[in-house]
Amino acid sequence: MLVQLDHVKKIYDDFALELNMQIPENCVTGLIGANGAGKSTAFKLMLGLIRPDYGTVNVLDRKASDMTVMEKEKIGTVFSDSGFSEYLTVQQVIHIMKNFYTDFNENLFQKQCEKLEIPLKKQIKEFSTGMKAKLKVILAISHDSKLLILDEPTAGLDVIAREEILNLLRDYMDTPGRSIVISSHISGDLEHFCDDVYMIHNGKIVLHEETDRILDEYGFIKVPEQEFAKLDKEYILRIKKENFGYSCLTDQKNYYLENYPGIVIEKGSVDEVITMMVKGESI
Ligand SMILES: Nc1ncnc2c1ncn2[C@@H]1O[C@H](COP(=O)(O)OP(=O)(O)OP(=O)(O)O)[C@@H](O)[C@H]1O
Repeated sequence: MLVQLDHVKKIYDDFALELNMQIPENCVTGLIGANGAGKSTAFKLMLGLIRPDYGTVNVLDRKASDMTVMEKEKIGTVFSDSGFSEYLTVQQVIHIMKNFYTDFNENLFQKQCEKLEIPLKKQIKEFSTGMKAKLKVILAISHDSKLLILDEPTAGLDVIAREEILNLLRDYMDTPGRSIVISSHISGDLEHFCDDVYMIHNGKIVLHEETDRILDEYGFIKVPEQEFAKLDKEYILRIKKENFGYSCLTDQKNYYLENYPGIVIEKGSVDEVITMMVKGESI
């Protein structure tokens, strides 16, 4: 496992984060949650910037809080409040990166900047939001890291800039053995990018599932009230009262299709599944 959080608990005055997470090699993991859900806190734990009150956080086979500077070079990061002084040009940033990272690949970095039209001689403060976001990701992937920890790298971007960033990340994943943990408060952003999704709500994981399973096996059963009464509730995760009766989220769509001929089951997006997990009623 590249990242392993075992029974982790981090407690602040009015907030507690509880996490069990495993991130294997060759895997893109999405961390999805609303503002304040605990995503940045989870990332700070993984980087050893804060310590858990309970449990253990291991990253690249080391206790996160014990990682040396050399070991941290194997992790590429993007945080909303991180980055270089905006008075620098990219050319000056290259100079700093070369001094800071033993494995900084200047050639790859310059190629990516060229491809995404990031000017080398302009001060970063003159960049658009999209250009700054792209620069941060290019920097994170240009020092031969094994793991990327990306906190909302696509926040506030238009569709084209978002796709450009996801394409950079897809190229990064072409090298075997690497993994990405990426957060967003918009699950649709990551739906076709992540292999695995953790949904965090108020500091707790409310859903952990492979994206393919969500798309293939989760569904919304739509039934009138009389049929709802007769429905086997074994594989129903959440329900919601609707005008027509009930909408029921299942993670075993085929069970209901086989046992209830003619039943209406609609496919849900990752977004809809997550909304139902948070807002729907448990049985
Ligand atoms: N150092 C701290 N001291 C006290 N409370 C904190 C601290 N850091 C984070 N919190 C609290 O932890 C909660 C989760 O914050 P966190 O930044 O992890 O959420 P998030 O999911 O990343 O949200 P956002 O999308 O807004 O960045 C919030 O209620 C926040 O106030």
